[in-house]
Amino acid sequence: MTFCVHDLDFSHVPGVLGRIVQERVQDYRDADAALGEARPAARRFEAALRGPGLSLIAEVKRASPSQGAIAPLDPATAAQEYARGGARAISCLTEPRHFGGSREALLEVVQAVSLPVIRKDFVVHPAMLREAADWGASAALLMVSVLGNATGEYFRMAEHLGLDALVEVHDEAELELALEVHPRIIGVNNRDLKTLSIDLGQSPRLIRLARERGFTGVLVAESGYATPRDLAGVHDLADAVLVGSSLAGSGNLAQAARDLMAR
Ligand SMILES: O=P(O)(O)OC[C@@H](O)[C@@H](O)c1c[nH]c2ccccc12
Repeated sequence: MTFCVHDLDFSHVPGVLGRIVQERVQDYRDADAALGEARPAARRFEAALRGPGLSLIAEVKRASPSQGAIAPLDPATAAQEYARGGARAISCLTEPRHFGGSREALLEVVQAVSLPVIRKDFVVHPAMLREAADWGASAALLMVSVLGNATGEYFRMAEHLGLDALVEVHDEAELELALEVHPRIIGVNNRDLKTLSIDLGQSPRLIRLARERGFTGVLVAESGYATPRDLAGVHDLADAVLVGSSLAGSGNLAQAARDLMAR
């Protein structure tokens, strides 16, 4: 099987997101795009999000463009704390400049917990997916705001590697594009990555729309959740919620995870 999307032009991506994407394009400019043999799909990440109730994906996030330094987390310890606090999956940033992530962080998290782990990065090259699989991640993030019409090709590459893909959207147009790909998991990001502003109404709205369009896969509400009240709009609607900053900066990750998910 051949995939040939590795020389995409990402210069259209605006704002903060666009800058980060350009950096990642440079980082992987000379990387090998070959994926190798097909690998079997374990679907562990997807299975972990299927309930019962609202599943928590807790994120190992040391910094972000909107907040700067969040906390100097030890990735392995943080992941174990999240697991103790009831998280069903771990998200680990690997973007180094703005989110304090690394390959090492992902490897340590995969070693430290038995939960499935998603590689959280700005995927702009097939090698980033091959790495995710090689490093032991169960899933990778695919952003429609970055990949546009190439989202389908990247989704098929993730499948080839046995990875679950979290296909992320932020508005109606991106959701329509995502639905054409027929992914198994769609995430709605409440944060507009061009301006970094949060609107907690975005996830409930687009999740309802996805269901109306007949999407039967897993739906994830992402970003900006800090209190149980913030989750009122997505309980009984989303399958899972992705939370980083509020947990990572709490000082007691297990307790913060339990408190947040309490109804
Ligand atoms: O820290 P928060 O607001 O809880 O958000 C977590 C997660 O949703 C966020 O880190 C995120 C969602 N999509 C992304 C894409 C790239 C980088 C980061 C993200």
